[in-house]
Amino acid sequence: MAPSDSPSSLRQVPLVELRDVSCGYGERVILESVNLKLQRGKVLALIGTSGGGKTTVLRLLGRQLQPFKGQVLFDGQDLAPLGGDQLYAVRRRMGMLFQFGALFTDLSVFENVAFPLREHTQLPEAMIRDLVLMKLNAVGLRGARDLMPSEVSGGMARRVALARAIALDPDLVLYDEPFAGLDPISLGVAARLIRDLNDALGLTSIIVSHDLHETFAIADEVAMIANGRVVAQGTPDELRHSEDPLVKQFVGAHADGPVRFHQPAAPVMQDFGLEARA
Ligand SMILES: Nc1ncnc2c1ncn2[C@@H]1O[C@H](COP(=O)(O)OP(=O)(O)OP(=O)(O)O)[C@@H](O)[C@H]1O
Repeated sequence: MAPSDSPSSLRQVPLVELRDVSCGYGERVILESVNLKLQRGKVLALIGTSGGGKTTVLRLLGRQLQPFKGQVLFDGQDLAPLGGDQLYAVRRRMGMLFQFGALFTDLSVFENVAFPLREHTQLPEAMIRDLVLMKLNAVGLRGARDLMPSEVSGGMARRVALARAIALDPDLVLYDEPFAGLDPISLGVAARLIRDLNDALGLTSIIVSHDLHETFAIADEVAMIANGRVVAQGTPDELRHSEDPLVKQFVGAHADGPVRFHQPAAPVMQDFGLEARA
């Protein structure tokens, strides 16, 4: 085995890497020259202004979107040339939890979690049952297996969605606004669960969220995306103490700063027709 192929050096390959990626929709450029690396076992929070391109990063990773330029690598493998079976195999290694969890309303809690196992594997029923109950147990909802989604609370539904996202034992879990609409207690529980599952199951997680308090509490690293670029990346503490005006405005939740509260507009006096009268 060549030295560069040794298992220890292979472990150094980031699970996720964006190399100088530019991308967008149609002609419109959303992300420009973005570089990002995430090592296995870590929890990365993607934060930033609305419409800045956080969800777009998740779409690149799931290869729902191809970059105009640069490379998106998963476990060292460039996603761009993958087709058919190879892409399917890579996607199987990713779990996704999108806003509000979106459970199948006509399937029970059990069947919601069983769904990816039935879709992607040929496992016998007894094994599916054990795997589903293990995942439900991990999120504290083994006892809710027979309930329908309409019978569980928003916080519970999010936990069912989490169990479903990890049903296939993914390497990477992508969370898009996993806390949206949750009360502070459920939000804290969901955040803690994401961290605990990440560590207990050896996952790697990327969370897009506007809930800075909760994400900073569980993330190893935070990347802030604004104006199509990663403007800051570091530990939660590093971002909290950043002197960068944009990071300070965002993390400190100040209305005004480099991101203006007011859209550029004509002077107030002019808009209200007060100039002539003054
Ligand atoms: N399918 C699409 N077609 C065209 N434009 C899109 C599409 N999806 C997103 N956009 C645009 O790309 C930009 C980035 O969107 P994205 O959803 O990645 O932002 P975000 O940072 O996740 O925002 P938010 O925090 O509000 O969810 C936005 O201006 C959005 O309008």
